[in-house]
Amino acid sequence: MTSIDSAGPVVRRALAGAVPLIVPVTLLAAGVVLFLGAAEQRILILFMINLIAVVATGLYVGNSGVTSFGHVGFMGLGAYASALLTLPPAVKATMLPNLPGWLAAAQFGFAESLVVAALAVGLFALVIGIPVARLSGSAASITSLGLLIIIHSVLNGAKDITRGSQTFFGVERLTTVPVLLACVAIAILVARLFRDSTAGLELRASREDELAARAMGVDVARRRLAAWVLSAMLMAVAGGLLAHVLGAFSPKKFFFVDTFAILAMLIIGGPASVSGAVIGTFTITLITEFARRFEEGPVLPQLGLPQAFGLTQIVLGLGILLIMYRRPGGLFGLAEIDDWLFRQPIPVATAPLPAEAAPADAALTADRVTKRFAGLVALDAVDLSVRPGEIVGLIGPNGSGKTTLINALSGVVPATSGTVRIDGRDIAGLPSHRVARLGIGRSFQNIRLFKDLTVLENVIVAVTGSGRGRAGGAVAERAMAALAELGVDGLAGRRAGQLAYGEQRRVEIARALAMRPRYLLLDEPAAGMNPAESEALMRLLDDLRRRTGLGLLLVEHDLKLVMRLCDRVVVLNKGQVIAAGVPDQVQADPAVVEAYIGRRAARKPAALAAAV
Ligand SMILES: Nc1ncnc2c1ncn2[C@@H]1O[C@H](COP(=O)(O)OP(=O)(O)OP(=O)(O)O)[C@@H](O)[C@H]1O
Repeated sequence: MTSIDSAGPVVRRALAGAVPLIVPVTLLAAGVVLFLGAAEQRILILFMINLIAVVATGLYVGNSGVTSFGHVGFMGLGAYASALLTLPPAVKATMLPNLPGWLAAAQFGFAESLVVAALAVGLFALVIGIPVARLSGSAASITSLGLLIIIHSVLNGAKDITRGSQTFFGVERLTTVPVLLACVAIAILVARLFRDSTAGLELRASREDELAARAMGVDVARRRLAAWVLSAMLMAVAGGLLAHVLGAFSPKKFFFVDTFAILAMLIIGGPASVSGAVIGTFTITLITEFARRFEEGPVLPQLGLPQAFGLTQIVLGLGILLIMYRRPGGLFGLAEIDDWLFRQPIPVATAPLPAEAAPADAALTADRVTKRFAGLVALDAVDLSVRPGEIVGLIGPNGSGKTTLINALSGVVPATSGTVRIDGRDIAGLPSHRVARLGIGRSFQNIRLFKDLTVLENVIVAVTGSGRGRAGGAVAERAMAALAELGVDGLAGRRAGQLAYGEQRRVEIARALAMRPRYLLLDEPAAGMNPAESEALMRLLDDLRRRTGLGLLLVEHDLKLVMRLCDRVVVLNKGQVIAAGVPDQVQADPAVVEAYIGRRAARKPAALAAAV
């Protein structure tokens, strides 16, 4: 997950977040074991198993933003696998006479059975996860629901192995409180390590904005797959532990009711937070037990009320409703307990961004690039080139195709025909994260920061996504250098969504710069800035390209700025290049004047000059 030079800070951060969660759970367990009876101990055991399952589900759901209905299926597979592995061969011979020979003869210790179950389920999740990880949003959620139903059907259908819908029994009750505590600690630590690792941060960025994460070089599908497999493995462990508590179970134990319960615990706590998973599980367990006792206990008859069947579910439902009404993001929201307990250190930029030598023939080129959206030709055989150290202005009236060209150059939309080359490499067929890694940084017309991440985290994603480093100390310093370049390093600890518009624009440019791209494509970077701010930004970009040899493609509506700053200007109109050349030449071109000001004004040659 992390390279050696950067593992230290990630492990430290994960420990700072995990230990304050593990300690209270341990104290709670010790208190129940020492001072309460068997009934409370059973509640404690089920609470801890649920806790592992909720933390495991949150590892995928919280980081990726994709709600999975399939994770309880992994739990079921883990339960059957671990139970089959610990059952003595003699019992298996009578209970499951048609079991395959190797499985009939296998007998493992409890801990080994959990490890083998986790590995087997992990492998299964890997195979299933390869297509699932390419999906996002509701498509991924519905697929996971299908997976739950398939696993349920297979468990019911594989009678020779699972006894089908009949109860699978005879499983020794080996799950103890100390074993559970160890597993809870491992689950919380793994979840925090993943969250704080490069993969976790990049996945959280994609949860906020998948397109922008890809533009930073993040391989979203790969990151999702890692979370999916890891969480499936932890679910298998939870299933194995549950099997050895219950002793007897059937496939219906691992279906909709438990899926709902686990998702409810996760959502109540705050799905994007490991601390939230712990608090959510605790809260729901508490509400459920309180309501159950109220329902079954002496209170209702004393009030002259009959026992209300289903009161527990009603109270639980109302409790969830109330919490969601008061705190829609869950009790913890996006926060982690260590955000409150410890101040996160903000590193200092140690050195400015270094310059990189470009090959002599380096260039970003579009060669007769055409883009059609159904019947609409947004780009029509467009030619354009940007060389290192050069600023090229891309102008044109609204709807002329400027953003579409930036999207085609950065691989966000594939060209219908024509060729885009980055330093000679044809990008046809490459996904946008691979194009980004070839040296293309970009900003967006509608700012696309990862709003719920901090400014520093936004920029770290660009450093790691583009392959310039992995999460940890040195990367944070590199990110700070990019922020300092734009004068926004003072905002590093703030959430990006809380910043003023102009600040967000600067952070977005810093984020693109942190990729150390060879070419930077800026789509109206000064929009929303006042004249002084936009002037300062342009001076900064000019200085940057001189110092670092960066090639800049600048889409900007302020023609005065464009004409003053750019070495060359390309003018688009209705998807076609109508003029290209040095600013003076373009400014005097009648076709440009006509496109901007209209046919009548075009008869007056000085019209555009007056306009700028
Ligand atoms: N994803 C899409 N699907 C369909 N049509 C699109 C899509 N993206 C852009 N277009 C169309 O392509 C044309 C060019 O749009 P584009 O956004 O590239 O223009 P622009 O020059 O950037 O405009 P503006 O200056 O207003 O940002 C427009 O007619 C637009 O409606």
